[in-house]
Amino acid sequence: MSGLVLKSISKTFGGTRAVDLVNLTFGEGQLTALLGPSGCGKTTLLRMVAGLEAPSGGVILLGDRNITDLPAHRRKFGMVFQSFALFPHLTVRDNVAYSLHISGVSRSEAADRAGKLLDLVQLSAFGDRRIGQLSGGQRQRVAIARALAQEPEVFLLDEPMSALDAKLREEMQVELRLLQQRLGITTIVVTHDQREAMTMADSIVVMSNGRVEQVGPPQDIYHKPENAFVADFIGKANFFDGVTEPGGIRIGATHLVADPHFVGGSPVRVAIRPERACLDEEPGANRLPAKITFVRDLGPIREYHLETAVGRMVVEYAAGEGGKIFHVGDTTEVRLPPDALHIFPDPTAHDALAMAAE
Ligand SMILES: Nc1ncnc2c1ncn2[C@@H]1O[C@H](COP(=O)(O)OP(=O)(O)OP(=O)(O)O)[C@@H](O)[C@H]1O
Repeated sequence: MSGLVLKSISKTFGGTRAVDLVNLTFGEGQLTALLGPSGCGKTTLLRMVAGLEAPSGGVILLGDRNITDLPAHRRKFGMVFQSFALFPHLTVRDNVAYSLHISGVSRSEAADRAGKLLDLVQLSAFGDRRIGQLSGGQRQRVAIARALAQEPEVFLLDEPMSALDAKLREEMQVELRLLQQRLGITTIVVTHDQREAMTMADSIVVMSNGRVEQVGPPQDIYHKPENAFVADFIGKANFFDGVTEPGGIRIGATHLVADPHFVGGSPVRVAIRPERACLDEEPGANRLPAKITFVRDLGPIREYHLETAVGRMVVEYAAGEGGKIFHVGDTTEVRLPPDALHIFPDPTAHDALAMAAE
């Protein structure tokens, strides 16, 4: 096998276009996260990869094999669902061995392989327990071991952490990632949790409205968002609407020095991450008067809410950094370094122009 490729994959339910002409390559041995808001088509895409849903159009290739019409049970893909879907009346060991029995593996070999898988997910001491006697994290590990029992070519997980509490979820994200790396298995994880995607993935696919908005390593998705949707969905950002002009952007009466790469007079949306805006004394372009309206101390992060001539914004500092401490009502200056400004064509202005042209 070498990688899994989707070519122009679509899915329509009645009048709803759930997945719209998606082209993607899932690298061999890589973990890819499908990330996006509720209803964007992540689960439908995963179900088509699994063979549980037939595409309305397009092709799915595994290496050089066309598997578009191959039924799910012949794909040799392992799946873990949100609910884990374990058999409550069976022991942990029998849950893992079950799929081996039904695929014709002898009882003793199935028990042997189940034992090794329970070792792998650190549950050897729990083999004789029933599912009802396990914690959420332990159940998830059983579901993972069971999915891996068939030695799948591709491992698919749909919101695998959503039944776990926040602390356990973070631990399991790290464990799952380490296990996936150890096994080197091509893996796709559906999630709506960006921290989960950033913790585990080699590559993140950001989706909205059935389409792919951006694909890339987590750091690129965060630091080099390709459009306003990605900048908004991943991490936090301050947004301002403006118009390009020589040397930068005009926002209301304020000129910001920037390199917008668009012709003059184009409506644009400007984004800056809260940690890239500075409340400091350093000289530089784009210093604007600012008034502190709210301060939030979140422990590791201190957050200042400001009013400025270009609009309201939030600035963040890691605890212990950022020099001077400000309070509500203080006036100061905020600096927006030109290289920290992300500039996108304004999507709403685009829609308005398109409507005007119709
Ligand atoms: N069997 C179905 N019949 C009709 N519409 C469906 C069906 N399955 C999904 N849809 C619709 O397709 C769109 C995409 O749904 P999907 O479950 O793939 O989204 P999602 O990104 O996984 O959402 P969530 O994070 O809420 O699970 C939604 O508008 C949904 O209502």
